[in-house]
Amino acid sequence: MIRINKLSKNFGNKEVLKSISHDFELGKVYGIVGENGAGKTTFFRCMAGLETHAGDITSSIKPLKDSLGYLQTEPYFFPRITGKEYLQLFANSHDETEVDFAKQNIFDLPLTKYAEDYSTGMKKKLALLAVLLQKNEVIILDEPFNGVDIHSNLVIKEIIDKLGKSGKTIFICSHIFSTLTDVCDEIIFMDEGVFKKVYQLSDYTQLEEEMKKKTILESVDRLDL
Ligand SMILES: Nc1ncnc2c1ncn2[C@@H]1O[C@H](COP(=O)(O)OP(=O)(O)OP(=O)(O)O)[C@@H](O)[C@H]1O
Repeated sequence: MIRINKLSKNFGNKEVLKSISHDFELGKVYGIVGENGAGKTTFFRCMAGLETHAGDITSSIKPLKDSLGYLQTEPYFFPRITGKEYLQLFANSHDETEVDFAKQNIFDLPLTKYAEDYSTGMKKKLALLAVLLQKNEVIILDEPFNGVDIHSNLVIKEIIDKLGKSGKTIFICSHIFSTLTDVCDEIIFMDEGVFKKVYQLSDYTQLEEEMKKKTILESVDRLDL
């Protein structure tokens, strides 16, 4: 179990997370949707131990942050580090020293090139492979499909599915709705720093309708087309 209890986060006087409380069962795939600025990344960063916050995040996995892999929306790469060195760094940090790079490189990335010179999608795929190498129990994927090609999109979906089936706990945020409904056991709709509503598998059609109405129809109607 990962228990979120009255989690709040302010940046200056802006309240970004507003006393969120929620229990997450381990071994499930969770999706988080919400408009830009809703607080999804801030929530993930708090879980990953990268932000100070009020309230508690507790878990039966102790310490949670040592068993948690985090794919950031825009991964950072040290200058002049090759793809291979980047993967090795991540592997070393979790004592996974024997890496079979040829086997691991399922996206055929140019691992001898500097990671900073990769395209957006290639960077995302390299960062994802690095997180997977660590074999964490909990994995946060912040927009894993952002910028990647259609083929890799399908591969990533398959990876998430497999991780979920193997008992890992996954959190995904994506603006591509179908990628979430295909792989998630539960989807949380986040709005202005709160968990507005939790949708189970059987409610996904309803969620899609509600999202369409809120985020598409009402705004497009304002354009008087
Ligand atoms: N380091 C920071 N300093 C100040 N404000 C911040 C910081 N990080 C995030 N914010 C603000 O917090 C709010 C939530 O941002 P966050 O990135 O968590 O939203 P999000 O739901 O992930 O958005 P998106 O879908 O665009 O990625 C936004 O108003 C953002 O401007």
